[in-house]
Amino acid sequence: MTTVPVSADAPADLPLAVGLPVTKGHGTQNDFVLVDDRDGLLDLTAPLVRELADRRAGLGGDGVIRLVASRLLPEGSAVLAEDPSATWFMDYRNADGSVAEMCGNGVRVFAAFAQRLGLWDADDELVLGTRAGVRRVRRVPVPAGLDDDVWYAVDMGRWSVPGGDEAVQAGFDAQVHVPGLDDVRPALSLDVGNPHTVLALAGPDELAAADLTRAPEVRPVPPHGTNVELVVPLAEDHAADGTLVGHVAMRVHERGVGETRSCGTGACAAAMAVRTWAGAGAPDVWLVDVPGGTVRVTALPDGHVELAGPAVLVATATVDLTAVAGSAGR
Ligand SMILES: N[C@@H](CCC[C@H](N)C(=O)O)C(=O)O
Repeated sequence: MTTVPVSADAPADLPLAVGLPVTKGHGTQNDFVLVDDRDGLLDLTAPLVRELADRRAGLGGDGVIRLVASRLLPEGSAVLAEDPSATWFMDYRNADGSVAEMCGNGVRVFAAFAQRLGLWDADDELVLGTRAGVRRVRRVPVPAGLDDDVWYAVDMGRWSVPGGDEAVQAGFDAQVHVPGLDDVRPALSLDVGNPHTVLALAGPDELAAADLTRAPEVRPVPPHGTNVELVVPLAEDHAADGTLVGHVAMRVHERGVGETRSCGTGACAAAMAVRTWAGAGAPDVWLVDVPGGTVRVTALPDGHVELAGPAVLVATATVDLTAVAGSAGR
């Protein structure tokens, strides 16, 4: 990571500004500020994250992603023990400055960033570290009918229902009140490396009526907070090769952010919840429509879940750290 003076040619009576080179990217409009800190020199404090992510006083994003060598982080040692080829680590922070274990859309955007930096040859698999463990990314064809330029598929690891068989049998283990909707609704908790609570709504009108400017109230209160996904099952279809493909629409309220236009781990949780509710014979492959686009979720035979979707890098910039300092939340 290098910081550069951004006003070297400014008049001498102006204070020297220090610039942080960043890249802005998104995956189905879940957007991030990305920082190349491969040598681990940046002190990415919670206030700095909030300043970078601030949409008015900063650059703006749902989160900040720092690319750093795994060997330089305590969390990186566990990852390197799991797979020594996980050279690079995705240090993910929510817009409020909190640390999150995992970000599914972020992993794809991280891959595009690593490729741009010359750290990954997209003909190979990218093996990277995250706080939820090692993740593997490969480039895959863009599905017919979508106009994205590139898609990546990520093995998101093992998904689980922390409530176990009892929760799976009942179909729920939590109650959620969503502002804008009348009743308290049953919901299912899932872990996809980070925590999720998924509830099904009656249809598109209810999905539109939900007020996600405020956090849904989840009971029992999840000890580490939760992301909340509202889903509406849509009609199943068959892919060209005959595979049965499930389909859901989803909105999400993210822990540490608020409503976002997409959440990759949330899409995995939503698809696996609906698949659980549907029982035997349910599809393994799901399309998840979010406000920012469409991603594909596949239940893999080994209990892992795969997330596929686009990643776009939209800008490179230099953030003036002296200008954003103390600005977030003003
Ligand atoms: N948008 C991400 C999830 C980011 C972390 C989440 N807000 C949390 O705190 O768990 C995704 O695409 O998965």
